[in-house]
Amino acid sequence: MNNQIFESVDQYISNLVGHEDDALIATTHSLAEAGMPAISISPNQGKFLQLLALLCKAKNILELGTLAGYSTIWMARALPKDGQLITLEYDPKHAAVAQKNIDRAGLASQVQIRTGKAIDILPQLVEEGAGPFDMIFIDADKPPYTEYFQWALRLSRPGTLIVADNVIRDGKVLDENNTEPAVQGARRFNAMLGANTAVSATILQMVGIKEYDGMAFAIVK
Ligand SMILES: C[S@@+](CC[C@H](N)C(=O)[O-])C[C@H]1O[C@@H](n2cnc3c(N)ncnc32)[C@H](O)[C@@H]1O
Ligand SMILES: [Mg+2]
Repeated sequence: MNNQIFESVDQYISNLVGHEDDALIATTHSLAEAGMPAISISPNQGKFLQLLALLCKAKNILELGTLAGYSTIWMARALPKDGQLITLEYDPKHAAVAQKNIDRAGLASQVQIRTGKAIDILPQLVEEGAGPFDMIFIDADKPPYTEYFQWALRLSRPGTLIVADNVIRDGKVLDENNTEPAVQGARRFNAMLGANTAVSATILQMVGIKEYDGMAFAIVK
C-alpha cells in the first residue's frame, strides 16, 4: 500500500474533525521560526488526546515534553475553568517558545511550564504533593520512558490515564538488535508495560502525516 494514502486520509480526517485554529497553526509555525524540530503530535492525535482528557473529565493533567506547546494546547482546552496542566520541558528555549504559544492560546492561567530534566522534576512533584493527576502524557526523551512511567504511577490514582507517545518507531521495536537509544527505550518500555500488573494497557499503532508510530495507553488499577 502507498503511504501517501495514510497522509491523505489523515488530512481528510483533520479537515472534518481535527480543525486547527489560529493559535494551533501559529504554534506549528513557531517551530520553524525558532529552528526547532517538527516533532509535535499531529492535529488528529491532538484531537484524540483532547477527547481522552474530556472522557477522563480531567482537571489535572501532567505532560512530559512540551516542545512548542502544541499537544499542551490541545489537552489544556479539555480542562474545566479551574483545571490545571503542568508540562515539563528540558530546553529553556523550547519552554520560552511554548510559553508564548500558550499565552496566545489564552491558556496562561491554566498551564504551568516547569523547566528542567523530567527525571529531576518528577520527584519534586511527588515531594510537593502534586497530583494525583487524572491524565499523564509522556512525550519527552525516549530512553527513560520506563522510569517516567514509574514516576507517573506515583503521581496517579486508580483510574488515571497514562499515555506514552512514539512507542512503535516505524516498526523498529520489532528488532531486538536495533541499537538506537530511542528504539531501545521504547522496547524496554513496551516490555515493562506488558508485564505491569498495576495497569490495564494497550498499544495502538498509528499512521498518518507523521512517521509510522504508535501510542501506549494505560489505566491505573
Ligand atoms: C517530542 S517533543 C514534545 C512534543 C510535544 N509533546 C508535542 O507533541 O507538541 C520532546 C520534548 O521533550 C524535551 N525533552 C528532551 N529531554 C527531556 C528531559 N530529559 N526532560 C524533559 N524534557 C525533555 C525536548 O526538548 C522536546 O522539546
Ligand atoms: Mg511524540
